[in-house]
Amino acid sequence: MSNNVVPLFKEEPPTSATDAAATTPDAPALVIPGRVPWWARSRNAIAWAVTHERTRAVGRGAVRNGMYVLGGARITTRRAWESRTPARYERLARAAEVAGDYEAAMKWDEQGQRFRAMRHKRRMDLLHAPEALARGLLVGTGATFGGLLLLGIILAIGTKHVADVVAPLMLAIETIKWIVVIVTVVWGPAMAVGPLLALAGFWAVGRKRQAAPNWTLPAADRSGGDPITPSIVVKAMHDLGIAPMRTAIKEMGDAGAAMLSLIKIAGCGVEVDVTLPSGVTTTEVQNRRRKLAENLGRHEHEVFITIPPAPRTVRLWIADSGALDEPIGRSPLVTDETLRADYIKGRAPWGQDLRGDAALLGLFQLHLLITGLSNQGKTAALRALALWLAMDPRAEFWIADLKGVGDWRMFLNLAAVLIEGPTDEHCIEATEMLERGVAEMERRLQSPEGTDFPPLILIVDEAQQAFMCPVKDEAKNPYGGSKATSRYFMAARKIHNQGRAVNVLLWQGTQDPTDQNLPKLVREGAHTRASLALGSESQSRMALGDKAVDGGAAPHLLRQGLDKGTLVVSSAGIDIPAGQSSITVRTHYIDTDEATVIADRAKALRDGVDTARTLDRGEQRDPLADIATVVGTATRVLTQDVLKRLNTLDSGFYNTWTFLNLKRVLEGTGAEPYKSDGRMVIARERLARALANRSPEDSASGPA
Ligand SMILES: Nc1ncnc2c1ncn2[C@@H]1O[C@H](COP(=O)(O)OP(=O)(O)OP(=O)(O)O)[C@@H](O)[C@H]1O
Repeated sequence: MSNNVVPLFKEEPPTSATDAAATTPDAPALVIPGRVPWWARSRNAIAWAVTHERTRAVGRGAVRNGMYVLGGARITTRRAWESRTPARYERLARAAEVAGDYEAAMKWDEQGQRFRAMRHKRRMDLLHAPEALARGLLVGTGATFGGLLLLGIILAIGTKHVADVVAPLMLAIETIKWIVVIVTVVWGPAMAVGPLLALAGFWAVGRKRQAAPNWTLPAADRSGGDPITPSIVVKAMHDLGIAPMRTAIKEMGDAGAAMLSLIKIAGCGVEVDVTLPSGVTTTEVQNRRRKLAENLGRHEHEVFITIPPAPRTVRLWIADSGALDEPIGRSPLVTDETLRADYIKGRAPWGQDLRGDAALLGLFQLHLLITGLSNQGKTAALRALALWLAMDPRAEFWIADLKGVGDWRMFLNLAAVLIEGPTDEHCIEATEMLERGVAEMERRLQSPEGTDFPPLILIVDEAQQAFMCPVKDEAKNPYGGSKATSRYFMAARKIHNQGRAVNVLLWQGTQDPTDQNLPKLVREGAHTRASLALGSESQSRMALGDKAVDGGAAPHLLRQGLDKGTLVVSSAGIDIPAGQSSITVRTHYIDTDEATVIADRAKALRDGVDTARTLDRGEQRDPLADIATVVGTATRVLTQDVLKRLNTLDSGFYNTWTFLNLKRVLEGTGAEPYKSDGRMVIARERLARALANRSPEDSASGPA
């Protein structure tokens, strides 16, 4: 309340300091010192002073600098000790032995033996040293005295003064006298300053080797952005919590670095191979990725562990702190308007690998599968590849976008087919699109040898929709599912099995894989499998296969939402470093506007494509009449042959027909298939009767 307001009621004084604090915003000012006991105030003051950040920083600094001196003294003493004993060679031999490098162990052992032999010789020489020293002293003194006397005689002859004979001798004596005086003067201060200089030396050594506990370091140095040095890697491995590793590294001491290859700069991080001591498996290290990352002062996603060809070795790629969160450059498709593609020899500029090298994906005769959780960049990654290939005018696209919000709309007048939408009807169309792909594939397979086939790319984005489609056709065959009668599944399998050789290729994008929405046979039919962030290791296994995941591929460790556009790619089409089962690619993001501009460039390379927005099912067929046509003049025909002839008549319409379709169409007509000589047949005469008897509306029947 302000001072110029007169209160109309009597204000109750606060009953205690706590009440005062609770009722007024400036609580501390109202605490009356006299009311708080002195010991409580002292305790609070001490606690405040002790816990104050400045006090803690000073404390940390004191401990740190003290530890530098102690650590430096320990390091210097050990160095001095090791220079006089074979301890160093023994330690290196032990480290090599633990690392399983017996050749190096023998080499260090031999060097140790040689050191011992030399030291023995030096000691034996030392036994004769006093005699040699006395003799040397006698001879030296005599020679010096004689030399100075001779010099004096020559001087005296030259100056003709007899006194000059002893002049050099006297000069030498005088010099010695001055040296003694200087030493006497300097000795006192030197004795006082010497220990200080030694301490400063120890401190410098300790500081250089960071011989202080991590918690004493200034906050900036503790932030985890430290450069990766051999000792940091060895310590991180030591602290992994794997007992045989800890013991082995303890045995090795400083020589633990012998486990490491050279630490090489690799893109926005470093790469190092670690040869594990015997008794430690690569899987144990892989399973402790988070701990290893934290020991290295990094986040889990900044450390990648793969298995190189060398046995018992893990390859660590450690990102510079925060580097993976920096965006990568723009796609060459966006920046280079003259860029063209070549389906056979070219490779799509997809993004960058972790080393910062361009990640290029060849697409020649490869079926593709991209999976990932929702909204991680699956469509963008798939579309980027299609946009690149669109720069080869020979490529033909049939696209079913089963989300249908316009992500693929720029392919209008570029793709021959563009189905967009999420309904069952769209899934049915996508299935029929694939079946037509199968028909085209079969036509190509039967073409004369040497025929050149342009690439026909069938793209199904959100393919899980097609697998989950519950609708059945008239013959009761399901469109979705993974049975032998499931139409999408069977068409996808047929293309996977035989499409490659005639350039009929299936690219699928699917979300959140399960066995139901991405059947095993279909995921394994794709040559190139790539995955964005996933929810679990079992999903990673579905997306990329067991082999890739066992070899270190871990899309489930990518961060949902943060690692958008980052793919783990296994299998064919991309250069994967020898021995690795996968490669992590950060893709260039091409947004919808940029994609539209690129698609326009691709359209300009073609004569104009008329895109079918829905599948043209052609003329309405009359199956009963068609069956009568293919039976022709024969009295009866085997049902198998009827099916074959129907397929020849219109493969687009009849290629998926089975005996069930025939049975269903003929049911109730009086021309149903029957057994003759133990085999199912259809009779011409009965068909003719059925055709003659049917009502006029039935003759314009729709698809069976
Ligand atoms: N390479 C990339 N780099 C950075 N961000 C990206 C990248 N790719 C995609 N994104 C971001 O992720 C968002 C989703 O992309 P996209 O639609 O391709 O994902 P999706 O996995 O297909 O999603 P949905 O769940 O709809 O299938 C984009 O709007 C964009 O912001």
